[in-house]
Amino acid sequence: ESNPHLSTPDDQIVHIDLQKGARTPDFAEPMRELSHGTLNFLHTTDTHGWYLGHVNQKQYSSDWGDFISFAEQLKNCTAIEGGDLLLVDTGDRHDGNGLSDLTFPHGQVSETIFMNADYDLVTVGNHELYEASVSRYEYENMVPHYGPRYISTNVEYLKDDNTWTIFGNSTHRYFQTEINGYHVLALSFMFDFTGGNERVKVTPISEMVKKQWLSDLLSYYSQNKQVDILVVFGHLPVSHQWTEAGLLHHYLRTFFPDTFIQYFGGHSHIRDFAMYDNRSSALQSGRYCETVGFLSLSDFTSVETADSEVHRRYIDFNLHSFMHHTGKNTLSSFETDLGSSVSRRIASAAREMRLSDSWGYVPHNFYMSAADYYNSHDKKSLLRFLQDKIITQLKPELCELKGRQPLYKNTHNNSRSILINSGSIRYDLYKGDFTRNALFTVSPFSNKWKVVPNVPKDIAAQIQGILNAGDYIITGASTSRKHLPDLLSPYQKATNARVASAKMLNSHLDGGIPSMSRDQHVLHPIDTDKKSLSYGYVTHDDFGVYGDDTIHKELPIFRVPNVIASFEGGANSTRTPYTDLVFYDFIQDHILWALKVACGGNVKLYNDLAGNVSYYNDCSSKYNVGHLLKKYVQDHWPYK
Ligand SMILES: Nc1ccn([C@@H]2O[C@H](COP(=O)(O)O)[C@@H](O)[C@H]2O)c(=O)n1
Repeated sequence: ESNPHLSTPDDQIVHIDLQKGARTPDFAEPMRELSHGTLNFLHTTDTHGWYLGHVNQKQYSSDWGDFISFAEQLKNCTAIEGGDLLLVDTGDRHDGNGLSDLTFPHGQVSETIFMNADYDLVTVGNHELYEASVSRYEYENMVPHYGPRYISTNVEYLKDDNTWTIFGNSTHRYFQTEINGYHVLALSFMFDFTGGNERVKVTPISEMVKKQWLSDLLSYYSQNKQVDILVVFGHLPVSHQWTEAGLLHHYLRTFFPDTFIQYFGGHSHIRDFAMYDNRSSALQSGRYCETVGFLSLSDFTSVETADSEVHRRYIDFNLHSFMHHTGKNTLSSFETDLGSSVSRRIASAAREMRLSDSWGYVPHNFYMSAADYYNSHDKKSLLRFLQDKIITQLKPELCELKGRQPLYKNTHNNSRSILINSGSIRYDLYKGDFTRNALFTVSPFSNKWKVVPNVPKDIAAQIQGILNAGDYIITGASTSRKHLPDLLSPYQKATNARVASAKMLNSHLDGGIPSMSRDQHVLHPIDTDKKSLSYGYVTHDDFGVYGDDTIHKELPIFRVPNVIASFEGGANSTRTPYTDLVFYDFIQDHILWALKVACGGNVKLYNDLAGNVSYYNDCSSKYNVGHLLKKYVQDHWPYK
């Protein structure tokens, strides 16, 4: 059903509340409905500071103020039908957007925007743990703001008095819902994250299950208290492949054999839904304010009654979805006072940070995994574009080390190969204005550049191949590589796993899509013409393929390499037979490992090369991938 008051793209009523330059969603897009239960949840995760919305993508163009209005309105709708609505967030609230990353510490402004949302359960993600300044800000501001609603079961924080405390108000929350009085016991677990700063500590789930205090706590609640539902939320993927989730579920079932367990996850940035047994389900709600997850339950409190009813929806983050699901067809009836004041607050923060300043116009979309890096003719491959046109602009320069280290000079006319981990690339580059914000959305990391000079060409030519050769490289089968950081982001790993499983299924099923879902048994209510659909999420999960609220055409997906590498100057006969190997310092250990493999038994050669590593360019705020992109846009795609 389309919205009569908002059906034209130029409708001023809509424009006033979207952020500067934001595109109006398509109010005619076909939609699947929400089905309310007696206990309902809205879930966000991995927002990474995208509270401004995606201004040049109409599908995700709502801002955080619209989300707040949506949550308030939906709470009213579910209440009218006698249902509770709980709001849950599972962490990673900065790194990846100008709004969060232009302040010190990251999140100083964006967190105050996030905090307007009335969450019932909030926890910490790994991006709250990288920098000590960010962890302190989170612990001192977000934790007291949410009080008993901010919990963590396996993350700790080192206070100024040198004592460790839980990163949150408590290890758990026990409470009753407002309308139906359900007794909820909530716990929160993060994945086994080892890259935190000195003030934080994550105890892996494999260790948590041996802790006496946790087993005492669970025994106490299971034996002495009414627990209608266990809600386990945290920065941990819900996928069956993620072994920590299975271990945790197995452990919790020893205390609560029949209680319904509802999980909410995050970290791998995907939409996902899993059933671990017939009295549990798990929802993961994407990333970057593209998705709000909705989950409803009915008949879940007693094992004796008929099967519990579980329903999930992945809601696109735009006004069409938000207004449709709350039955509103004018903006004035949809927006709440709080929602619209938060939208205004975001607009003024964005103005102050000059986030919409722009340097040129991107002519078409570039995709990370929806285009094929391995096809040199695929002009839409972001990774190939970055490899061939962007990182090649790098020049040696010293900032912090200026005067303390000689600037690297290619005196012998060596060729050059530059490598970056594709995990450092976080988002597609969309057609439209290239704004200050895009500097952070494509690649937010302030990594520096290093060089191994004078690598024999035949050795240098092997490095990318070695690093891209197989998963063993990133999962660390050899003991010396166990604690190396991943070259791929968790999202890219999930993408590659999907590509691999699709290939496997295709080989078994002769190209057919498997019919494995419960959704297959539900008659699809909307007769859709594929040609008129827009591209977007078509999620495959344990319930099938009809979980997304908006009916989209699926974008293709392609395998993402661990590293991309430029190569300049190989053919010129005046050059030396040596290559300068330049790379992000984040992947130095990988590069040295690959170099060792390429040198084979020539230990002396490896030692000589590894002994010569130095900084090539330490000006991260001028020369990271985001800034190199800006330079390219200024030179090649300026406004006419
Ligand atoms: N300085 C950094 C830090 C991280 N990365 C990449 O991000 C991945 C971590 O993903 P999260 O979703 O947990 O943030 C990591 O594996 C690296 O690939 C980076 O490139 N530079």
